[in-house]
Amino acid sequence: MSYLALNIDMGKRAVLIVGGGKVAARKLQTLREAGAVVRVVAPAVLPAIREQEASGAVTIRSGGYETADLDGVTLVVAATDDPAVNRRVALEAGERSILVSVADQPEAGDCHFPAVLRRGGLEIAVSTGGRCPALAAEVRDAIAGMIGNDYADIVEQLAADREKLLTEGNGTTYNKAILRTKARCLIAELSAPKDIS
Ligand SMILES: C[C@@]1(CC(=O)O)c2cc3[nH]c(cc4nc(cc5[nH]c(cc(n2)[C@H]1CCC(=O)O)[C@@](C)(CC(=O)O)[C@@H]5CCC(=O)O)C(CC(=O)O)=C4CCC(=O)O)c(CCC(=O)O)c3CC(=O)O
Ligand SMILES: NC(=O)C1=CN([C@@H]2O[C@H](COP(=O)(O)OP(=O)(O)OC[C@H]3O[C@@H](n4cnc5c(N)ncnc54)[C@H](O)[C@@H]3O)[C@@H](O)[C@H]2O)C=CC1
Repeated sequence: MSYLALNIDMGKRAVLIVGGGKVAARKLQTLREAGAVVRVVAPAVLPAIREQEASGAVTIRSGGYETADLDGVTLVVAATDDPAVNRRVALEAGERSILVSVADQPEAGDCHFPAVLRRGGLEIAVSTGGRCPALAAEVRDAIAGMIGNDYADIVEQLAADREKLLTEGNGTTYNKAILRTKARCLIAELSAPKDIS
């Protein structure tokens, strides 16, 4: 079985993070970048998390996980250092059809976080399906050396071209040929040796 790679608009959706340590802080960062409204519940929370309460996009409840913390959430991340608590979160989320990602027992959950590279509107997500997250991060970093910031400009340029083509009402076959060719040329230009004379 392979996982579904799907980009979800999390804007305004409620997400619960159970735990307030290093892993929770990393997932919080990712979720906030995606616009999610995040609740954190933990007896002890790192300052890096606490500081974000002022933004209004993060609320924190100090204390141990309770079932009612799941009320109204779309996704829950179980990231405590207590495997029994993480298992309970996974079980109770599953019973309520809430998506759950479990930091220490990925197989107990139903989704996980890839390593992500962004260049403006371009996003590259790398996953090993939980087999070796360190490899996912290394592959992402290797790709970062090949895909520079110029790609952000390419996205903007091609998006503008595409908008024009769509407005003109050209057919999909025509648009595909134009845009694929132009994308290929712009990529080739980036990798062509620069004339420095
Ligand atoms: C299944 C998954 C669930 C999830 O968390 O979503 C998961 C699970 C686990 N990670 C563990 C450990 C480490 N995780 C990292 C790093 C990252 N982990 C991420 C994702 C995922 N980690 C999901 C699968 C993604 C995939 O496979 O593609 C990344 C890509 C994205 C992110 O976290 O946002 C992020 C890159 C950070 C970046 O951007 O640089 C490193 C390396 C490092 O920190 O440099 C280590 C130490 C080395 C090692 O152990 O491999 C452990 C063992 C814990 C223990 O030892 O107790 C488990 C539990 C288990 O495997 O059972
Ligand atoms: N998925 C991933 O990317 C990674 C996962 N891990 C695993 O993630 C887990 C957490 O790691 P760290 O953040 O480094 O741990 P940590 O020790 O920094 O933080 C643990 C947090 O869990 C909280 N907690 C404990 N009991 C709780 C309860 N009943 N309810 C709510 N919160 C509770 C603590 O107060 C603390 O904030 C560990 O099991 C670790 O093995 C570790 C590295 C990477």
